Amino acid sequence: MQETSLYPHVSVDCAIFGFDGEQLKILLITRTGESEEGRYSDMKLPGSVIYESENLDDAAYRVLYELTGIKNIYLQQFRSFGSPDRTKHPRDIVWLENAIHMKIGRIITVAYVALIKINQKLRGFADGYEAHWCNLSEIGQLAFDHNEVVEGALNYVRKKIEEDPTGMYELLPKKFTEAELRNLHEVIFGEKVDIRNFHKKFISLNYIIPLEEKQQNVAHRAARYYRFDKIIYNKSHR
Ligand SMILES: O=P(O)(O)OC[C@H]1O[C@@H](O)[C@H](O)[C@@H]1O
Repeated sequence: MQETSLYPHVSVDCAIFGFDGEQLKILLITRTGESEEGRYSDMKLPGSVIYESENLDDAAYRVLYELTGIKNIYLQQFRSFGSPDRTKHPRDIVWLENAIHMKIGRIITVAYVALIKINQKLRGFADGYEAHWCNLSEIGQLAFDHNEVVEGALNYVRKKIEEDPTGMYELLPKKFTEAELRNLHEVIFGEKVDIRNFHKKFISLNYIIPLEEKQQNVAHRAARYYRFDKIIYNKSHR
């Protein structure tokens, strides 16, 4: 049975990161609406208010699926955002009144994060929204407090990866080059990596397995592909 009764004081938002070999990407949806300044189109994280009888995790998976078509991923709840100001921008006030059909003061949002491969098809089916992978370095002003949510999610990801680097391989394709892993490091931590030191470390990792295959049709010298072996990683990190 389709649940229709909204619980308008709590929402969920999903910060989904991807990587295209060069840039760290964030999954955003466009929203279009009317404000006092006229028609606008801007971007927000996939998120919305929860239903009355829904628990938070179910709401996060449902909303992500409805808005982007993405399912079968693991969403980690990482923080709540509850500033009374987060829903006070005039555009957001009008947006909420139209979307939820009632006057709403504050909405507390519970934020989730995931690292996924970028090759998943985006096929949301909620009317009026379109999902896009956007370069994290180029996102402008997002709706609500979503710039703050994205920053919080990235800080969370950095800490997690420092403790356990396996998250990086969630973002990479199954076979990847050393340069792709190095680029990923740089874009996640926002700093240049020393190529020689990185290489020394890279070839010493027993869970990075060289493949027989190399890149094809590239202008530069074709680089070898590698894969991440989770079983070997887990054995040596028990
Ligand atoms: O009106 P919609 O966009 O469905 O819901 C808005 C709420 O859902 C979240 O994305 C926002 O952070 C806000 O709290």
